[in-house]
Amino acid sequence: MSKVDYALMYVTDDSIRDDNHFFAILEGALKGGATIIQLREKTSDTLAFYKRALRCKELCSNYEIPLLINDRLDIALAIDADGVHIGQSDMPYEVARRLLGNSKIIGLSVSNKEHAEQPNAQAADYIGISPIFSTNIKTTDLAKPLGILGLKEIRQIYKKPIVCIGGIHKDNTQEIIANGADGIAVVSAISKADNPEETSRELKNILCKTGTN
Ligand SMILES: Cc1ncc(COP(=O)(O)OP(=O)(O)O)c(N)n1
Ligand SMILES: Cc1ncsc1CCOP(=O)(O)O
Ligand SMILES: [Mg+2]
Repeated sequence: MSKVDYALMYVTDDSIRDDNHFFAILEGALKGGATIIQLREKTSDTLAFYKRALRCKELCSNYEIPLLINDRLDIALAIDADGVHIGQSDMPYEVARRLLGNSKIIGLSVSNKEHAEQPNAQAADYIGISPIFSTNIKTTDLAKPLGILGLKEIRQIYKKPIVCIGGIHKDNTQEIIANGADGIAVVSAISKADNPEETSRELKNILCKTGTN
């Protein structure tokens, strides 16, 4: 795969069960300039997840934007996604790599400096600092927010791309990038926006001005 642009990751909102609404937001995010998409389904059954994944893949392919699958290696393999995002309690990194091969993207969540120093984080394609700020979207298994100081500390020891997630919106994006992140991952900033396409474009403009592209 050619160089991946992690600047603006839209992580889909699994609370949106209506497919028309779900895919309208996804298309808005893509039109506005999302550079990578992560399909995150925490409550749907396997068939529903698989069907959404197939439609996401088609839509993302139309915009030539990579699609990652959250947690589920089987879904990623089934639809030949571009990669997965896994957390500290998900499938071990080395197993995910063995199953997916070297050409796929694997992102790993880190919640402290020790996580970022571990061999699996060093081997991953990128890390997701999780969470950078507090969020209302993910309420289980969520570590204490690392904040800008935590980001700066991890930036000093981690050389590959860093994506931050949690409580990110237009007013704190610039600060995150200025302090060493390569990209932001957002759920509600886009999914709950009155105009997801416009918001995605505004976030992208901030990212471009601050220098991720
Ligand atoms: C880019 C990015 N970073 C972190 C996460 C969180 O992953 P995880 O800790 O596995 O939690 P869930 O998203 O699976 O609830 C993420 N999804 N994306
Ligand atoms: C999936 C996830 N992982 C850490 S925070 C989070 C949710 C981020 O949602 P929002 O961008 O709305 O704060
Ligand atoms: Mg996970």
